[in-house]
Amino acid sequence: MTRPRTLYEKIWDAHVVERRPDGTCLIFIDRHLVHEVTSPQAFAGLRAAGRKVRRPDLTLAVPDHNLPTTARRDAAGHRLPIADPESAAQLAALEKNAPEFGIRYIDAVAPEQGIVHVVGPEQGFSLPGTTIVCGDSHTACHGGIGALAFGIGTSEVEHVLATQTLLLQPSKTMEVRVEGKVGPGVSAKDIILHITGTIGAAGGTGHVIEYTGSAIRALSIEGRLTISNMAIEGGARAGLIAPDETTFAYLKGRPYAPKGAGWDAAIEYWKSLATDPGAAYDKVVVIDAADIAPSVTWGTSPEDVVPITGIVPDPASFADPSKQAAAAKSLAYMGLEPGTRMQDVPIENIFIGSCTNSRIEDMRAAAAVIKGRTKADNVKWAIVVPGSGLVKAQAEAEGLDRIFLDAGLEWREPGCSACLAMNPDKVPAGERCASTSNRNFVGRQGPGARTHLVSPAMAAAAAVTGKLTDVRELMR
Ligand SMILES: CC(C)[C@H](C(=O)O)[C@@H](O)C(=O)O
Ligand code: SF4
Repeated sequence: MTRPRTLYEKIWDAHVVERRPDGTCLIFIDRHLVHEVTSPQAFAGLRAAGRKVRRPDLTLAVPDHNLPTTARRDAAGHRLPIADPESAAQLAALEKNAPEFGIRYIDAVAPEQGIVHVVGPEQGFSLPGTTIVCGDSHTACHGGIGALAFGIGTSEVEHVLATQTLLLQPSKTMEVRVEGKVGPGVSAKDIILHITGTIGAAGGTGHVIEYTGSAIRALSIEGRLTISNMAIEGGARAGLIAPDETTFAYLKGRPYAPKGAGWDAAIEYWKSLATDPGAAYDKVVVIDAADIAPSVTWGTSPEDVVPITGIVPDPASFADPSKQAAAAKSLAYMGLEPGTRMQDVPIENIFIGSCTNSRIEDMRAAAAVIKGRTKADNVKWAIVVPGSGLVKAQAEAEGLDRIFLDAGLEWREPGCSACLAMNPDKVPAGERCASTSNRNFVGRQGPGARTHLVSPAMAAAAAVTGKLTDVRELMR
């Protein structure tokens, strides 16, 4: 009998082209996603070496990080120029490189344009059991549909473009099992914030995390993508969730998903990928879903998580001296005093978007809280940025844009937006933002900006009250 294997081991084994004596493996890459920020040098390298892209059919390019989220065409339908010269150069490079190397390209004004990690699953380009790479740390996101997906650097982007393979060390495996039922107002984002707070920002280092348990199984694909998206914030190389009926129903009929007999064969294969009974993980963490509250970050690391009912911690309360120092520094940057109730923290900016939380369910969750309410006066800037043009169109068909606009929020074009300060959407220095993104690092949303990571429903709650708020109170 063959040894019981985990989902990770099965995908890995199926992609080994060559195993080296030191354990390093040459791995075949099934899907390569490309965006404008990490690809210009890779294409320049190919050009300098006179190389072609080995498998343009397995490569998909889409601009996202640098695009402004305001209108992209003028009234006459002409494309508007990009003001920032560096952004304009990166975007122009992708627009030129993709067709020159024969790569499929979704341009800035195409209806399918969006954040690369929203577009991949949405198009059925990202599939269970595949290896997926992108020059982007949140590639882990695609693990939500059962793909082994991880971020790579620009030199590796060039390597994959040229060879469709990568030399990799196998990772250790870690199971994060969330059992039980979450309470009202608790979303996938709260689950992953709670997990990150529990295991720490380095808790998954060297591991690929598989998320299991009834609370994970109960999630939609949108929720699973949110969970896997932040595997990297727990230090892991990638996140994985075993594909199941929810996954198959989500993928069926998507443009790049297999069709006809190919679809049936794919399902049969995908079903064989689940971790075998008795397979061992190198590390196991078990979490009770009932312990998870709507959550919020107080500091400048995604591990700095407390329930919304909690308080800003005292740095002295941490056992580890280096964490004490980091917490003190974080609180100085965040302008917070220990002991402050999280629900007393005022908020001036709201960002609902990013590859963590910009899918249709996120838009619905935020709209459900906003509906019939209006933005608080002290909230100066509140933007809702759908993750793709298709999410935008769906939300508009459901009238969600009207709910946001009527409440005084802005409804934008798809892109990374205020998740990171690489485009015009920035949070002013010294101001706070309740943000549905995945990183609260120093300067992440703009120099001096103070980020509190939350779920879409929690960001919506903050938008209408003007402070961090327990969304459950608005659900009564
Ligand atoms: C710009 C890009 C390379 C970067 C990443 O690698 O993740 C960005 O997407 C981020 O989220 O910080
Ligand atoms: S939305 Fe944010 S986290 Fe996601 S790819 Fe863009 S910049 Fe990175």
